[in-house]
Amino acid sequence: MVETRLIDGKAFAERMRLRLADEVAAFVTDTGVTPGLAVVLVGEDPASAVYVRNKGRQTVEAGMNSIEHKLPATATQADVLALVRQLNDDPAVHGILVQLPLPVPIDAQAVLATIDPAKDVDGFHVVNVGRLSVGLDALVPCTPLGCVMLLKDALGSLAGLEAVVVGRSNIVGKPLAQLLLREDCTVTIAHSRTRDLPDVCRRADILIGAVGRPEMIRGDWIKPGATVIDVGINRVEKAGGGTRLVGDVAFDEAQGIAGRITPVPGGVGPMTIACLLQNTLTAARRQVAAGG
Ligand SMILES: NC(=O)C1=CN([C@@H]2O[C@H](COP(=O)(O)OP(=O)(O)OC[C@H]3O[C@@H](n4cnc5c(N)ncnc54)[C@H](OP(=O)(O)O)[C@@H]3O)[C@@H](O)[C@H]2O)C=CC1
Ligand SMILES: Nc1nc(=O)c2c([nH]1)NC[C@@H]1CN(c3ccc(C(=O)N[C@@H](CCC(=O)O)C(=O)O)cc3)C=[N+]21
Repeated sequence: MVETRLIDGKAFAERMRLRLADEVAAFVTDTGVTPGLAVVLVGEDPASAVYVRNKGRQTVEAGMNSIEHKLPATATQADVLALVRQLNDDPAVHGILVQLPLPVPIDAQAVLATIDPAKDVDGFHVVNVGRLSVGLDALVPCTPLGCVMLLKDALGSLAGLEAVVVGRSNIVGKPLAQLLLREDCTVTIAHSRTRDLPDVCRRADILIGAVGRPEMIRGDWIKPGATVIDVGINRVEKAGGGTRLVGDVAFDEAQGIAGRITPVPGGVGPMTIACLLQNTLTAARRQVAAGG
């Protein structure tokens, strides 16, 4: 039996936001500019609703301006592109985040391609994706960045460790694999067509669930002592009625096997928002330095 320790993402993110608030205050004093983050929400997506609510409050608490644009689910692609262009041209807006997923008729890649890369605090524009992949300074996607911060805090150097990322989305799995590679991990990306997924997971010193399937990763898929990062946020029915959030990892089964594990909620989710605020300050600094 291994003693499983909790990785407290909520507490880590709180410390990060306090430090950021000091940095924002100093930036405002130095430059007279208050960083502004614009969020565009099209239609209603439950995961996005939670995120937008938490984010707006924490942006203001960190001393930055939060600008929310809500468009109805019936908004056209032209409506969304026009709004993004307006935000690109607005000097009070330093960061732009378009909540994903977008309603089906809207081409998300076309929307992301329209965001000014300098304001792309999600790091989803191909310019930032490319810069990350070749090792240049980039705005890095928030959830992967948060995961790597937690890992480095828990483990120190990640060099030489076997990392298995389950999930290959553009917003989590792929950029996380890039960041782990940059930390000198040996990286495997698994997905829905991976053969013998439990066996692949058992190789991992660092196992990451980024799938969106409640508790899919079972206790006996985890190598004893491994560090487990659970990105999944899944709302499931509670026995006595109502709903609760669970991750992609069977948390109870992981106890006594994993060396360390992030809980859901209170793990990666709060780190995503803290990293978004950090990216907004970084973007504002660069825009002011560039005379924008
Ligand atoms: N904590 C946070 O801050 C955030 C949490 N999330 C959560 O993370 C989860 C993943 O999100 P996201 O990356 O956007 O999801 P996507 O649906 O875009 O991607 C899911 C990935 O999981 C893979 N997958 C699906 N089923 C299986 C399976 N049975 N076995 C192996 N792999 C499988 C898919 O494979 P394939 O490509 O082959 O289809 C795909 O690559 C969700 O629960 C989401 O809510 C997301 C963003 C931020
Ligand atoms: N352009 C874009 N960028 C994103 O980063 C993005 C997105 N779209 N669409 C939706 C997903 C989902 N996501 C979450 C982030 C934080 C929490 C979060 O704060 N979770 C807390 C609280 C959860 C709760 O209490 O309900 C926790 O896990 O502890 C949740 C979900 C970002 N996403």
